[in-house]
Amino acid sequence: MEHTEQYFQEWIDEVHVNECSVMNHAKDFDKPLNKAWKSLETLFLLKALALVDATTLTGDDTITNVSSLVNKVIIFKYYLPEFKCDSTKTVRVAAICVYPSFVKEVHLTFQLIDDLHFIPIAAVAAGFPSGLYDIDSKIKEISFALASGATEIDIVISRYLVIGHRWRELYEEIRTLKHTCGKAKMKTILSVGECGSLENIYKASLVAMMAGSDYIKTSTGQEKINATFPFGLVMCRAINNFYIKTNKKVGFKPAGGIRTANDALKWIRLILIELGPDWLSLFRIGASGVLSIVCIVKNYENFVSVLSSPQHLSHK
Ligand SMILES: O=C[C@H](O)COP(=O)(O)O
Repeated sequence: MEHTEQYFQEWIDEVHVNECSVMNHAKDFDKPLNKAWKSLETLFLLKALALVDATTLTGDDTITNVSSLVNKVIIFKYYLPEFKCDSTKTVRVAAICVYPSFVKEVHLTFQLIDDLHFIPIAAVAAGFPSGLYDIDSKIKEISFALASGATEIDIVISRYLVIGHRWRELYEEIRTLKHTCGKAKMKTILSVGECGSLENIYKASLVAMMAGSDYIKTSTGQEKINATFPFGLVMCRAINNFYIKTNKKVGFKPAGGIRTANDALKWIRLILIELGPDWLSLFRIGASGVLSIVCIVKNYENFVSVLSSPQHLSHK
């Protein structure tokens, strides 16, 4: 961290983003997947499913719909091993992501089921989705989520610090929250649709990484603009820059509006091109509700027969 302290301002000051160039380059990532991808789609689709943080984060969440999400995670665990491509391997989502109030319930359910107790439980915190709460409140919220059984925390930042270029204060805020998270993985949501410019997004990404974030995440899913390829490209470039400077690999989580298999695979393609295959172990896809995950699977022919067989329909 001393390294970061020494170079903090220098690293921020040297950032210059050419918006036109980013917008042009980002178009490439929205292009249809080519034949090489099609031939590997089953493999990548299974990978995509295993990268999803299955999420429900709406104001009308109840124990019932959170339990329903948990049950869908269980279903995936039990029918995916039946895929002909590998009859023994279990494929599960990367984590389940809920509001702090529901962590205890999910934790208790997972404890009762042998194969599920190792699935990470992520809680959004720090005043999700606006981030407009004082630091003491944010600390309490994280502590409550951890005490309830959360093993990962998705914090949101105070966007006014980014818009006002108050980088040092942003750093201190994230550092404090990282300290509160202890050993739990911390994903820092930048809410990029509210950061004002691509340059701000790059700088906020750097600050979040300098402050110790394990992942940087695009959005809460509740901003007007959420995960887009220009935002993703800038964040990946910042991650790569940070790696070159510090030798530390920070993860990336696009979230917000990712609904289909194609969406998920295009984000995987961006990671492979911009950061390389090693980064897939540090990559998550935030998708709300199980419907998004079902869409990811359902969009592909190979999977439709599995999903539409009567024994699987009875689970839905
Ligand atoms: O953290 C994940 C986001 O809430 C997911 O956004 P979404 O609801 O658009 O899938």
